[in-house]
Amino acid sequence: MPIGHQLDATTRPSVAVLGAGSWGTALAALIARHGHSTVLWGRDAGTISAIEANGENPRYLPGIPLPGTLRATTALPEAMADADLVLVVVPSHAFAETLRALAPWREPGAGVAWATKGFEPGSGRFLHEVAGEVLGDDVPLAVVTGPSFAKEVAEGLPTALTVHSEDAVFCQQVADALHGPAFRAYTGDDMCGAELGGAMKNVLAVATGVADGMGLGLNARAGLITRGLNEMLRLNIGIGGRPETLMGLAGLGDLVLTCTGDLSRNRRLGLALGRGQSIEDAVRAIGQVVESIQTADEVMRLAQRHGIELPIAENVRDVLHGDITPAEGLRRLMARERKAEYPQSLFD
Ligand SMILES: NC(=O)C1=CN([C@@H]2O[C@H](COP(=O)(O)OP(=O)(O)OC[C@H]3O[C@@H](n4cnc5c(N)ncnc54)[C@H](OP(=O)(O)O)[C@@H]3O)[C@@H](O)[C@H]2O)C=CC1
Ligand SMILES: O=C(CO)COP(=O)(O)O
Repeated sequence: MPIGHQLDATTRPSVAVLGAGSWGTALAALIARHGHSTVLWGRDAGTISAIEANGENPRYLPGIPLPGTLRATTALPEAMADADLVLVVVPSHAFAETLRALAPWREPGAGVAWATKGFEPGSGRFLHEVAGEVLGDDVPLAVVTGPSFAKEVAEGLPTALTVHSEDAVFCQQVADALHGPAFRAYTGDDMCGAELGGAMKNVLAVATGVADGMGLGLNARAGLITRGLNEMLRLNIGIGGRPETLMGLAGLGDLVLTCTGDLSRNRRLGLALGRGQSIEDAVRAIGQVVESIQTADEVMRLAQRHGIELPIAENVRDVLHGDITPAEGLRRLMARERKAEYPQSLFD
């Protein structure tokens, strides 16, 4: 039963969640707990059979019980059959290929949302641009983003995030599927700003992680978060996003969470680099996706295209490439010219 635009408010859409990592599993569990018929698709047969047999994702969310109503499969056509709403939760490097794979199986009228954070690697395109091209203009699209560690959502801890779409009806349908006793889902219509915030906070989390790993103190951390927010706001204005989006859950909210919470893989990468570990060892130890590694390049390309200076993001990119050490990054940031905090208002 496709959602279309006539869905009865009492009807719960069937949901296919594509991507059985930590975030896809947590969101599928959340939606299943809300009474939606929910199927989780993943490519790894071992993980999927463990979810089916034991109600647990032992690789990505060990020890957290999943609802018995959640079904899991490695067969994409099976996951997509009868899905009114599709939620893509694969890493950004797999986003386009997953959309191409799902397209032939999408029920007519079913909208596609994603909780992936980042840009298309290589092209630097926003994910809504990729989705529009692969799926066509008629498919309702939405982005789900905000401060939300998968483990806490899977454990049922209170969380708030935001859904942005140009299609107000679909936006509300996605928010309704997520909204529940321990989960607030807000809505908005600024896909550019929402995607930029979710992508860029990962880069800035590396910066605060590096500073904390080097033992630079709490003042440095607060300074980086605040000037990092400023970088997000300036780039967002450059691309035509709205400032309030970045002052909300998609920007400031996620920035604070990821820059301060040790559950963040991007922050943990920064911590390791600040302590002198190699990027290869750090990524191996984390063992999950660390989006900042690709996103730092794409953020800097975007900034250069729009002629916007992003000193913190630039230093993160250079540290991730091994072009400078964290100590050199610190020296470069501290040696920047003295200037007004706000040479011009961001909100005019
Ligand atoms: N974890 C979190 O708290 C949050 C994550 N996000 C975002 O969600 C997205 C997914 O991250 P997350 O779930 O955390 O990542 P994880 O590292 O936990 O899991 C990644 C998942 O993606 C799968 N995968 C990798 N490549 C492909 C591919 N080519 N085709 C299909 N599946 C693939 C992996 O499969 P396999 O195991 O077989 O490799 C695995 O199931 C990221 O963009 C992340 O930034 C957003 C908010 C919160
Ligand atoms: O996006 C996240 C929280 O909102 C997860 O952050 P990490 O990818 O850094 O773990």
